[in-house]
Amino acid sequence: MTPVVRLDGVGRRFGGAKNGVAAVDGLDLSVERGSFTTLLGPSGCGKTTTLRMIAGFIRPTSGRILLEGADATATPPERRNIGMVFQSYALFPHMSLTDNVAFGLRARRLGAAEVQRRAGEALELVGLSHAAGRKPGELSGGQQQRVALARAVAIEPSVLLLDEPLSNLDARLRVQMRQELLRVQRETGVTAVLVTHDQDEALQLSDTMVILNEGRLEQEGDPREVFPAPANRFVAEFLGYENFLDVPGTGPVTIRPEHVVLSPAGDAAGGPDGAELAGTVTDVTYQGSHCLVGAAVGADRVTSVHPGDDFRPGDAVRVVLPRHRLVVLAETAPAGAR
Ligand SMILES: Nc1ncnc2c1ncn2[C@@H]1O[C@H](COP(=O)(O)OP(=O)(O)OP(=O)(O)O)[C@@H](O)[C@H]1O
Repeated sequence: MTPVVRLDGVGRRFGGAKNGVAAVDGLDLSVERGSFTTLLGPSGCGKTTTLRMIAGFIRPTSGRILLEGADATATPPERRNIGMVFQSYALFPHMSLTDNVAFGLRARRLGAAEVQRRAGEALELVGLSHAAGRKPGELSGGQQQRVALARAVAIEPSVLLLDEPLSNLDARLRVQMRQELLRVQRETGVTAVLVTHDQDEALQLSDTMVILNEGRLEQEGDPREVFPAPANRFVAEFLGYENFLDVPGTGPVTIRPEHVVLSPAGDAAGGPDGAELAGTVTDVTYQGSHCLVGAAVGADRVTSVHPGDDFRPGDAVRVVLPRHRLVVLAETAPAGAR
């Protein structure tokens, strides 16, 4: 099937060819019809620039953008059939909710009855039919963002672009709105691309998560495949891994604290098959149901979720990293060397 959006070696430099920066650098990406894709990465990695290039607000300085299989690199935003939701809601304050949602429909020269019907359906989809005559200023932030979402899906866009739409909301509401966003996307079947720096949001929402670093793609895939097998240290750290060790014969690895097995140094060998290392306990944090035990292993440090409270700083320990839990990492080349 033709992807709804395809980026083909897309790059964007700001500030001239010599001294400028590459905000996005040779990005290849396909967004499948009906999927939820998230662009994830730290501040400055090029997420927003990528989204704005898909929308047509920014022109790439290299590569091509295809929408529905056709080259749209030079197509202006208003001819791309794209729905957008911004962090700042961007609603018209003087218009009713219905008129806000109807705005894009009227711009498409639909008949009055069709405009009313589709605006009504869109408000119903986000649970705001009862407030259709109100103005945005009378609504909470979460409700305003629902209106923005209704407005963006009402035009039945080829692709819905969401630029950190939940980051203005408080933590509890943000989690609720994630569910809401996913429900609306599933019910309408709209193809969605969301920008976020929040890994939990990306893990929860994505069919495909795309992790960017300094304008380049580090890893992409189903969260259920990416999370247990980060490709390199950058991705692993970004996803919250904290144990990074060099295992003799294996090289750089990471492993989640709940998979590291500790036992007193003198204990007979046994337990899971894996790399065995000698360590010294450096710190113990009591957490009720378990302890977090930090240990020095050569020049590295490893944290273990340990079921008991039987270790103290200075204890010599046997650290077992079960083979099937080890994630072998590729070295990340320094950005300047790529
Ligand atoms: N209009 C511009 N002029 C100059 N540099 C820019 C411009 N827009 C973006 N950049 C630079 O491009 C890089 C990527 O920016 P971008 O906004 O795409 O990142 P981001 O991942 O969305 O970050 P954030 O999460 O902070 O919004 C940054 O180094 C940024 O400073």
